[in-house]
Amino acid sequence: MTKSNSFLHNLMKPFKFGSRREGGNEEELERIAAQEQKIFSYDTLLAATKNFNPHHKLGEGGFGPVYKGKLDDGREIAVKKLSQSSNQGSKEFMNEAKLLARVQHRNVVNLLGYCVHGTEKLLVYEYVPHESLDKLLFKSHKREQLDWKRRLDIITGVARGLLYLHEDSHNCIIHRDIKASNILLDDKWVPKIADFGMARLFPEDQTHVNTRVAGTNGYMAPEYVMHGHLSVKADVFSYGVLVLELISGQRNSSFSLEGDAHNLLDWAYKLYKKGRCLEIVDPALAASAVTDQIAMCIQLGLLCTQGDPQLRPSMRRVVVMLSKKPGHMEEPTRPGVPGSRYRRHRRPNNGLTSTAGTSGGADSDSRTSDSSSNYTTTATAGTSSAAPEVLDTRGKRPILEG
Ligand SMILES: Nc1ncnc2c1ncn2[C@@H]1O[C@H](COP(=O)(O)OP(=O)(O)OP(=O)(O)O)[C@@H](O)[C@H]1O
Repeated sequence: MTKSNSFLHNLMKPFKFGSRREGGNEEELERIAAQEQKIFSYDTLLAATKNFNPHHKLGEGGFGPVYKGKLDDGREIAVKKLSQSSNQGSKEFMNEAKLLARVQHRNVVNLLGYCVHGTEKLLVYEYVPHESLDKLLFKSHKREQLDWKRRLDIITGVARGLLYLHEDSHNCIIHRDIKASNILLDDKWVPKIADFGMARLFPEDQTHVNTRVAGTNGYMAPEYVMHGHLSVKADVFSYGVLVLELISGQRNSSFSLEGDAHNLLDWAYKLYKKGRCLEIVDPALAASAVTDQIAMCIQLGLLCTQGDPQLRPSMRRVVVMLSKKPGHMEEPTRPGVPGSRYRRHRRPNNGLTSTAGTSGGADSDSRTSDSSSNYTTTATAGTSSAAPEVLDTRGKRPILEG
């Protein structure tokens, strides 16, 4: 059979009922329909993961364990078994998962489909072979693998993925948890944003927060932590922290004090103001650094982490800035103080009671002006005794189909 004939033959296969039984045809059609809907049967996932064999376990995050699997057609997958703490009904879960499975981008870990089995809910992702970014960037013997070109590619790729989630997917998705451990790298070092849309799948975020690892993650925008104002600009803030971590090789949450700087952002900003921003650069970049690109990215990171969310650029603007040759960019104002949603113990006044550096009017911001103003979400503040304890209403946007 010629190539084109065999192509036609394959194309017609599902419709050639010929000698098959009626029931067989129905099964076939059901299978095709299921594929469309991206539903995986539990049996398929059991077979792919060898009954969720512990040897296949990739790890366990706040939402439950993740297993590596292989489908019959050879595709490698990662199956996330959602912990039972999600009170979401099966129907709603399926609706949400169906929507999220339509999110497809080179820089986002694609959700291939989902499965509901009794009370169990599972998500099926494409398998991303490399480690997560934090395991490379913050390990001294591994970070050498991340030369400047790779880091710049990661900065650019994550920006594109976020832009897609915010503006170009079927409805605006605010990630809310951008951090190095949620960036997976494939075998060609292409960065992929993991764990998007979890807020949609865990409506009772309060429960979820309690099950998650406590500790300051250092990525959360101050207005979100302190006042529960959630907008795309909260992701922009976290992205800015990630950019500065990529350049400095330092984890913001475990930043060792440098002079009078309180955190990585503060340190970068102070040096920037003195015209010495390149002092933050990771020594591991010495051989590969392109200084004008690095200086541009430091300025970009500082623009993204400004205290006032309105002053932070949109991800579209970030992508445009990254696509241009280093040139004119706005001057960043003071960075905000990053916080964490996941702190288990409340601390007495710890200096995080204000959105430091916020240049007037930050609070009047994103609710009214942002594209995501429908997010009335508030998180468990928890970073200060003065912070209001408010309920997370999940920040769901109305779904704009199409
Ligand atoms: N699509 C995937 N391909 C390969 N490995 C994955 C995939 N998704 C998750 N993993 C791995 O599974 C482990 C658990 O991931 P998960 O996203 O559930 O939690 P986490 O990122 O470690 O923590 P958190 O829930 O706080 O974000 C991690 O080691 C992660 O690298």
